[in-house]
Amino acid sequence: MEFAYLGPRGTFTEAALRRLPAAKTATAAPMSSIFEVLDAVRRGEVDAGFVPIENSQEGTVTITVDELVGGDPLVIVGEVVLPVTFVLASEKPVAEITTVASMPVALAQVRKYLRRELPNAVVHQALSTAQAAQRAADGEFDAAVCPPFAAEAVGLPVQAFDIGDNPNAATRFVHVVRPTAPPEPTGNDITSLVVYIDYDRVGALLGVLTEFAIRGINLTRIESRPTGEGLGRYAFFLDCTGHLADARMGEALMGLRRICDDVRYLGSYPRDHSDAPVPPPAGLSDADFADAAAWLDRLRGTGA
Ligand SMILES: O=C(O)C(=O)Cc1ccccc1
Repeated sequence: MEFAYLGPRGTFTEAALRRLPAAKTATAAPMSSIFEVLDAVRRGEVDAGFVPIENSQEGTVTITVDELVGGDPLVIVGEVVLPVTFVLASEKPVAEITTVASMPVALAQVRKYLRRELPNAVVHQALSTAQAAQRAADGEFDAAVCPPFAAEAVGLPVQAFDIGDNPNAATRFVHVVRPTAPPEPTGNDITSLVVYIDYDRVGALLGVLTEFAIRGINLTRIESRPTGEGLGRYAFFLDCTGHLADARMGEALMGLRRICDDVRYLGSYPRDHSDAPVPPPAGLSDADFADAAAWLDRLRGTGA
């Protein structure tokens, strides 16, 4: 089993991949961008890919979501949530730094630090934090914003530790593969979907949300992404609790299929979250659904 991941060595993605049970015995191939990781999976060059999708400070990693929303279908079969801390790595003391580089997702999480400590530094974008560290070590930039282990990997001294604006910052990473059946339900799963609705129909989005609400399915994330067809043309990326194999999820998906222009299933996978699932509201538990189905069978004379 070979995993492509956002490299080079020393990225947060690599650290998160080490926590993914499915990657325990896998070989890991670093790629230089998220796009290359997903492309390698699509082309069958590797079995699986591992990329960041969302962080607690800035929200969506748009390249990942846009690749999943469009392009040849891929599905998510696993996730890892990793707490992240950033350092400023440089040969120079902070007062002498005039250029600093990192991945946009990382730069967004140290905005206050950069404004306060390096207000005049020119900020450059890199494809990953570890790539920024490598380029800083090569002398292309004075400094990199990166994980402590990326600085260590390229031998750059750390000038400031814990420079993130939010001490509770965490990033979510996903394990993606070419379309396949989902892993078995665990009782604490997420299902990801993209729905395409009629932009000009009043209440179209409410209709989507209703399909979940009436079945006691909790949404953990909803994100609109442009379809590229023009202003105001958006698809909705949804994460909801539950598994494709659950009766209520099946019914919600059938409901969406009936009312949406298109629905793209992006996978059901175990949630990497220590909290127990949100309990369903009164009348919407599994037992309530089973009781209602049995009642209907009795009415129809088809039940026991
Ligand atoms: O560039 C990295 O190290 C990554 O793995 C992407 C990333 C960047 C910032 C926070 C979390 C993940």
